[in-house]
Amino acid sequence: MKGVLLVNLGSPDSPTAKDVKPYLDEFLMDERVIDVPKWLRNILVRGIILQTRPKKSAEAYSKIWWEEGSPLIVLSERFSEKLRKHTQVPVALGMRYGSMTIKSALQELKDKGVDDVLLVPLYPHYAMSSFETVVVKTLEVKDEFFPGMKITTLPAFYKNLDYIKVLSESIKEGLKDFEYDHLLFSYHGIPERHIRKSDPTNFHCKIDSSCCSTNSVAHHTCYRHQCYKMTELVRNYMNLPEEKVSVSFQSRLPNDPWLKPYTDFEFERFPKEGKKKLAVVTPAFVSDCLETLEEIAMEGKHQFTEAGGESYKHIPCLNDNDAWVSLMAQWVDTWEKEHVLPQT
Ligand SMILES: C=CC1=C(C)c2cc3[nH]c(cc4nc(cc5[nH]c(cc1n2)c(C)c5CCC(=O)O)C(CCC(=O)O)=C4C)c(C)c3C=C
Ligand SMILES: [Fe+2]
Ligand SMILES: [Fe+2]
Repeated sequence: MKGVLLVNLGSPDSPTAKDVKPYLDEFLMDERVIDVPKWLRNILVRGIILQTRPKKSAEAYSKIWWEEGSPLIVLSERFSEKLRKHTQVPVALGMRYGSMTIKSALQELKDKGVDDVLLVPLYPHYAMSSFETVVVKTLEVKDEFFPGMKITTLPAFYKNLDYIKVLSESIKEGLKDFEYDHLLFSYHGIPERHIRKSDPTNFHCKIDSSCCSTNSVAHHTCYRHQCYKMTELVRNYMNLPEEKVSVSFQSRLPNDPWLKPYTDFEFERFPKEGKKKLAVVTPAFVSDCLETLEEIAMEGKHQFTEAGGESYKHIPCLNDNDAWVSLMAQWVDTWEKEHVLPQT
C-alpha cells in the first residue's frame, strides 16, 4: 500500500537555550551541513558555535514562537492535516532534526500498512544541506528499521510550472495592498563550497555570472541555478520588468564565503539607490520559520528602515495555502494511480 512521508527541517522543542542546544548540535553536526572532517566539525560546532549560539538563537526563537509551538512545525502540521483531507493516501510528517523524527513518521505509515512511500522533502530546491540530507537520512532509517519499504523521492520542484503558478499567485496576493518599487527574492544561503561539491561535472559551477545560465547537467544539483531559475519563472509569470526584481541570499555563518549578494547588505544598499518601498519574498522555504519571521520580517524591516527605507513588507511563505495543498494532493494522487511523478 502507498503512503506519503513529508519531511521538513525541524525546530527545537522550546525557545530556550537548553532545548536549542541539542537541536543545533544534531543540525550542525550533520556532515552535509558543516561539511568538514568530523574532528574539525567537533571543534567548530561543539568547541566554538555551541558555546554562544544557543542563547542567541533561543532569544530569536522566543520572538517568533507561537502558543501552539514552533511556527515551522505548526505550519507543517496544518499543511499535512489539509493534505489528508484532499487525498486517500496516508500522510505522515517527520522532521530531519529534533524530536519529530523520520523514524516515527515511517512507523506511523507502517502501522497503517504502508510499504511503498513517496518521500517529499519540503524544499523546492536541491541542496546537500537540505534536500539531500533528508533523502540520505530517510534511506538510512529505512535500511535499519524498515528494510521491506520502498522509497521514491519527489524531485525538487523549483521549476514545476504548476508550483510557479501557485507561488506567483500567492506573491500577487501578498502585494495586493502594497505599493513597492522593488521585489527581493531572498533565498537561504549556503557556502559557495557546497555548490562546487554538488557539481557532478567538477568544472561547471564557477559561481560567476554565467555558469548558472549556461545549460548543464550540473543544474540538477546547483542550488544557485535553481534559485535564479525560479525567480525568472515567477518574474515572467507576474510579468514584472527585470529591474524591479532581484535575488539575494540570507542566513550565513561566519568564516566561509557564502552565496552572494547577502540579503542584509541589500537592505542597506537599496534605499541609497532610491529603492525605498521594498517587498521581500522567501521562496526557499515552504513554511514560515525563524529565518523568515525573525530574520526577514523583523530584523530585515529594521535594517531597511534604518538605512533610509520607507515601507517594507515580507510576503508569507505558502504555508497551508489551499492551492498549494491541492497541487501536492494532485502530485500524490498521480503518483499513486499512474506511478508518475510531476514534471520538473
Ligand atoms: C552551515 C550552516 C547552514 C546551512 C548550510 C543551512 C542550509 C539551509 N537551511 C535551510 C532551512 C532552514 N534553516 C533554518 C535555521 C538554521 N539554519 C542554520 C544553518 C545552516 N543552514 C542554523 C544555524 C539555523 C538555526 C537558527 C539559528 O541559530 O540561526 C531554518 C529555520 C528552522 C526553524 O526552526 O524555524 C530553516 C527552515 C535550507 C533550505 C538550507 C539550504 C538551502
Ligand atoms: Fe538553515
Ligand atoms: Fe550553477
